[in-house]
Amino acid sequence: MNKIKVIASDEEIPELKNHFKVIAGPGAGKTHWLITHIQNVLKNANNLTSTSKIACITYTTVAGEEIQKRLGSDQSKVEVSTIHSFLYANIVKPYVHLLKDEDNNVLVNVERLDGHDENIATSGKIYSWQQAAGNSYIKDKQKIKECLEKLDWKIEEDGICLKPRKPYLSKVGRYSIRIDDLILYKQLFWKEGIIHHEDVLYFAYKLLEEYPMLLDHLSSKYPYIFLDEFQDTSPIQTEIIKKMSVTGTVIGVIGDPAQSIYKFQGASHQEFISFSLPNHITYSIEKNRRCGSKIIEFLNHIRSGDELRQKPIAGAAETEVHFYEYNNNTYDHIITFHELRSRLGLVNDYCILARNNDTVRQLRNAESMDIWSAFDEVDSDREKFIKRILSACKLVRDGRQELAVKEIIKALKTENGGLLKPPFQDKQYISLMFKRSLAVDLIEQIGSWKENFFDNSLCDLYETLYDSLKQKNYLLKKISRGRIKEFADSTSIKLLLDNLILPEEKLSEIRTIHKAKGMEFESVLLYLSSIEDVEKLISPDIDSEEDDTRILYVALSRAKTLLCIACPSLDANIRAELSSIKLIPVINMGDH
Ligand SMILES: Nc1ncnc2c1ncn2[C@@H]1O[C@H](COP(=O)(O)OP(=O)(O)OP(=O)(O)O)[C@@H](O)[C@H]1O
Repeated sequence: MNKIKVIASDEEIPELKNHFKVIAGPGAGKTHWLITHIQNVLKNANNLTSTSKIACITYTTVAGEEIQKRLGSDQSKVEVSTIHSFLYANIVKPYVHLLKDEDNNVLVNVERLDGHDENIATSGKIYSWQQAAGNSYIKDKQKIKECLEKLDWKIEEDGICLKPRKPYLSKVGRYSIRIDDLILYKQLFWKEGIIHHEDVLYFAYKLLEEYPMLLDHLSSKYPYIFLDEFQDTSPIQTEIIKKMSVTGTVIGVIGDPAQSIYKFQGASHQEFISFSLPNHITYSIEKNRRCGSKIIEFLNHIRSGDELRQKPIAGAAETEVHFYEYNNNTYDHIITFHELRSRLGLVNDYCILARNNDTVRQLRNAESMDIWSAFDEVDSDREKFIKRILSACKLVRDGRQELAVKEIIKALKTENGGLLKPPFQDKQYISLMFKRSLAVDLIEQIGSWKENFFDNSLCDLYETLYDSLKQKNYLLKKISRGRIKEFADSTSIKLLLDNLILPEEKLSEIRTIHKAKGMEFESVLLYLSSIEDVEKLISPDIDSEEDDTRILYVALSRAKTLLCIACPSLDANIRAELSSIKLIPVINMGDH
């Protein structure tokens, strides 16, 4: 094995002609390094001509746009795209007409070819395919659909072939779908000029195999190709990249094997570990610029068994990693998390992460059954009024004054004749113009609320608003007794504010781990729905063939300052084990 050179995330590497592999953990600043390296090549390489470019391959279009933006004026010499777009534009679109079927017919209807698209197995497509395959005796269309919509190209010993994503998908009742018939399904689309995302890789691979001179053309156009997030690359992509290296392109890959989480799409973390080219140099970046030092210590425990040991940067936050157990009420744990954030004075962005879509849905539902629903049940008019006021407060904090004014205008609800609705007292008229000026005054006041004001109760907030409105000759109904009084006394403004989700934030705060890849948040709550996942934190296997530990690792490494783990009920042994890996139990406010 070749030696690994440690580099810094803003360091230029001098060996421009060597293939390289950069191994860097979460928060290492991989994108930053990649941009520095591209600029370095643009400045110093002598084999870039007026007709050649650097290819920079990113995993998502969004990541590509970010790199393009940061490259600024250099972007005209760099082709930033996903591997699919790169291969489509350079190989598939211009040359796919060269590929023929067994009867020497063109494989794809190029006149109608326009980008790549999903292959939806409509009943018409299933019918045509069954006719072509001669298997109309298979009646369960739903099962057939499931199989046809989950087909992958795989590299096997005897070449590239089309297979169902999971072997069981080809079993339909007592029948089996013949693997050789699957291509007939693809051909139905190709005849219409529709090629699937994954077909792009297949066609590119086939074309480069059958017409090797295309590789020379590709390499002279792109003397350098750099691939970000290479841990999630599929074997076909790796093969294509290796082919390009033979014809002279310098290949640079960057990624983190411990964050390889796309096995279901054919990626394998082993692929990145064993990726090697003649005379390639391996670098590693050890710093983690994102996470606090205790989080990094915990992350290093999770990736023990792997060579990379991350180091914090000077001045990194030192917040402990926390855990707590939730009962059946999923909302309770969200409250515990927010209470912890507020105890630690963390007011910036947060994210709640779960393994799968079902859990995310369950958590989102729980969140809508939150403190606001309880408020609504007790007093719906006041709930609507306060929600608008606090939404305006959030908007003011985000510097979106004009939207905040609009929220307040909505809080001052009137009937047709201009009479204010509850919680205002009856028979008070307000003109449209005055509504706006009152809203502007209130916004000014809201903007002056200090952080400690939010520790007060809802009752105090209501009183404050009562007084300000009274000065303008508008009267709210007083809160004096009953359930609303009890609720308003016992609920903090902070709790309401923390649980207030503006419409545009709604989907963003609770998400699957896969959707949080590459992102970072001040606070992260990882919601574990099984004891097995808790056990994976205690005895992690980062090198496992399955992605489970790595998926948890990706979630844990999104946190900058606060990392918190919500677990199902644990027994004393597991609790002790969590303590032994330095996880700190959260003591509920109510338990003090
Ligand atoms: N050279 C640098 N100087 C200062 N800050 C940096 C530098 N490189 C990265 N950062 C900051 O460090 C943080 C982590 O960087 P980034 O998100 O690029 O990490 P990453 O390696 O892509 O991590 P991940 O694998 O988790 O996606 C970001 O907040 C980024 O702005």
